[in-house]
Amino acid sequence: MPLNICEIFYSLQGESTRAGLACVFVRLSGCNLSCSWCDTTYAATQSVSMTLNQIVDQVSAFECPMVEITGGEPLIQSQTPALISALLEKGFQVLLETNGSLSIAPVDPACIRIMDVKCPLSGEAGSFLFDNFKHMTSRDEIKFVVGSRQDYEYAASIIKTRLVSHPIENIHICPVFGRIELSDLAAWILEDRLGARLSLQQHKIIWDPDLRGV
Ligand SMILES: C[S@@+](CC[C@H](N)C(=O)[O-])C[C@H]1O[C@@H](n2cnc3c(N)ncnc32)[C@H](O)[C@@H]1O
Ligand SMILES: Nc1nc2[nH]cc(C(=O)O)c2c(=O)[nH]1
Ligand code: SF4
Ligand SMILES: [Mg+2]
Repeated sequence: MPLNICEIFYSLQGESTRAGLACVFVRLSGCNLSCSWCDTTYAATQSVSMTLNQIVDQVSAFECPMVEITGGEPLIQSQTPALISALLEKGFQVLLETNGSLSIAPVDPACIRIMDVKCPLSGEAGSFLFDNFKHMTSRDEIKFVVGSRQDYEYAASIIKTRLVSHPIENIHICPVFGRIELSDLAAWILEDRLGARLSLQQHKIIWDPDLRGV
């Protein structure tokens, strides 16, 4: 079964703990959510059909050890876990960016699963499947994309209540790009001793913020 692919490109990883490292991105088409500030709305419409082997070959051609599966929402396509397993089998370090609204259980835990818990300003708060916390390993990562004080308080309350009993080492507080004063966000994290890191989208600082990287 083929997959619907929006784009495959090579750039510096702009997000998560691997930010700054070279990475190949496989952006899958289509999404089940509609975040108000989404920077990748073109993934809803831009699509070519590719077989698993074609994708693996195209990724391999970049000669880069790290690959991220993103979208759109990768987990709406049933073949995504098979693509991840095929890339792991080839020896790639594989990252998955998901909105966490669908189960991560079918995804090999050798893949680093980065789950984004949507906050109120996105218009999609409540979409996160909290059952996914049960499947997380300590290598997986959680992010909250925050555009207001209300978003921050929403994130902080989930971190202090639902995340305390889970072995997650990397929790990211990410500003909605250009929407919130970074020094405010930094001060709130410090004040609350939140144990989360402030994560900026590096590619939007390095390159044109309307693009996805190089
Ligand atoms: C384009 S999404 C694709 C993966 C998945 N659909 C998700 O939302 O996690 C990748 C990441 O970019 C983040 N993102 C999208 N638009 C953004 C913006 N304007 N500012 C900051 N982060 C943004 C999303 O929240 C998500 O964490
Ligand atoms: N450079 C770069 N790094 C990224 N990390 C996560 C991205 C995404 O859109 O999921 C992304 C992206 O679009 N570009
Ligand atoms: S879930 Fe991800 S791709 Fe879908 S609309 Fe939200 S940010 Fe964009
Ligand atoms: Mg992006």
